[in-house]
Amino acid sequence: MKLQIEKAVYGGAGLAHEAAGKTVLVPFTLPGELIEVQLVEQKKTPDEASLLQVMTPSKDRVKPTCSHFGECGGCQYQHAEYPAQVKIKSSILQETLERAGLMALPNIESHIGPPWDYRNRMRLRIEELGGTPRVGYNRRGTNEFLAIHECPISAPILWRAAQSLLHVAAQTPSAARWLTNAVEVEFFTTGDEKKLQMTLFVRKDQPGLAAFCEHLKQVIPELAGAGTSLIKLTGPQRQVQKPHPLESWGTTGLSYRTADEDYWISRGGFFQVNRFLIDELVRIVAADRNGQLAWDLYAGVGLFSRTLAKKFRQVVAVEIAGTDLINSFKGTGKRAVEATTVDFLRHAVIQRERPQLIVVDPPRAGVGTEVCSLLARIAAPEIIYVSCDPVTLARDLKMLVDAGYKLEELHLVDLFPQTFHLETVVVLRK
Ligand SMILES: C[S@@+](CC[C@H](N)C(=O)[O-])C[C@H]1O[C@@H](n2cnc3c(N)ncnc32)[C@H](O)[C@@H]1O
Repeated sequence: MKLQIEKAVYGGAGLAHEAAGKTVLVPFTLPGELIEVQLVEQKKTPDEASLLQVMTPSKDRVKPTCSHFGECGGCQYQHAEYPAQVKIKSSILQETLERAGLMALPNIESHIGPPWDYRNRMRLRIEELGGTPRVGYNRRGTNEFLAIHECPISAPILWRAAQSLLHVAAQTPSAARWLTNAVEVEFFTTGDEKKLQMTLFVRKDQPGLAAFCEHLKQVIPELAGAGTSLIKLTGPQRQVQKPHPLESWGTTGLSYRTADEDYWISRGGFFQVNRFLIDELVRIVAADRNGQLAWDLYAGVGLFSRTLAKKFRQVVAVEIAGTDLINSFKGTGKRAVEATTVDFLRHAVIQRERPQLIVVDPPRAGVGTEVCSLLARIAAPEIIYVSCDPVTLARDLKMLVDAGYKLEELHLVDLFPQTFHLETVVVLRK
């Protein structure tokens, strides 16, 4: 079947209509392209088709950099030159917000960094193929293992660490036992690639992590700390049950220098993944603001709180997993609260607290109805919403706009080049 791609949609595919008018989604295509496809999935709505041939390519089409592109589940846009990827994300953001009923939007300002080598974190599966341990990702759209030999969106040290792991296991039987027992491995590096943390997710407890890590450190001297975590994968979807930390070697986290501050991130803790754009994100959210009181909700290790604390008399940082935050965000004018945002806000409404600025940076699910209605009651003059999901963002913004907020600024911060993921910063004012 021949189709013409009309637009790109969230998730990475191109959208077209077949002759009878039905909508079809085709991955790895670009707006305007004339293509030939084969329908693969008619049970889903809309139908999905696989690309057979591009008859008229877009001027934005380029040869993908990574040899695994198309097979690997990680990237969706390597076939588009980088400026076109940003344009696509911008139009998807605009359309998603308008579809939620948000009109007269401010212009979307895009912020970009280097589109390769940017990830500071890499999580790989470990499987034996033909008796040899390999590392890899999920094959696109499946839970099948795809062995890889490169990942050009990740900081080079991360792939070097993965290779070192395989190399050490190939050299010594005791090290090989570690990989037989391991299901996944995660590496996390500082922005300058000088320090590295490793977590091995294992099927069962196994002694001797220290000896294994000393061995590994000879090959990858940046390794500063490591730990094992017991993991259980259940069902055909490989659902991960909550990992249970076991042994530890070296440091328990990394000190990460960014935005003129040093942040301590414990092994496995959240930190923004794009090492080139963290400073810019902090600048957009926090750097140009000042006043008496600001709240940083969903604060992580206090990425925005620290910069806000230089300009506001008091900053309250709220985080559900708050150990690192509580340990580091203290002193005059700084208060760290380990709580859910909703609990914190319920209490604040009773206390009639009203900051000048509220920053929210929730996980993909967004803040949701109750948090929006509590924010509306508190009625801070300025809210900054940092989002990694345009659909939940649009839903939440609609509630805030209906409560009297105006969308003043829209920033697309492209933290995830080559992928469909979309980071947005929205400034709302009363
Ligand atoms: C997208 S991260 C943002 C972290 C931080 N603002 C940063 O940029 O580094 C979301 C954070 O919200 C925390 N979190 C998740 N659910 C929460 C909740 N209900 N209440 C408060 N924090 C929550 C997570 O632990 C995570 O640290």
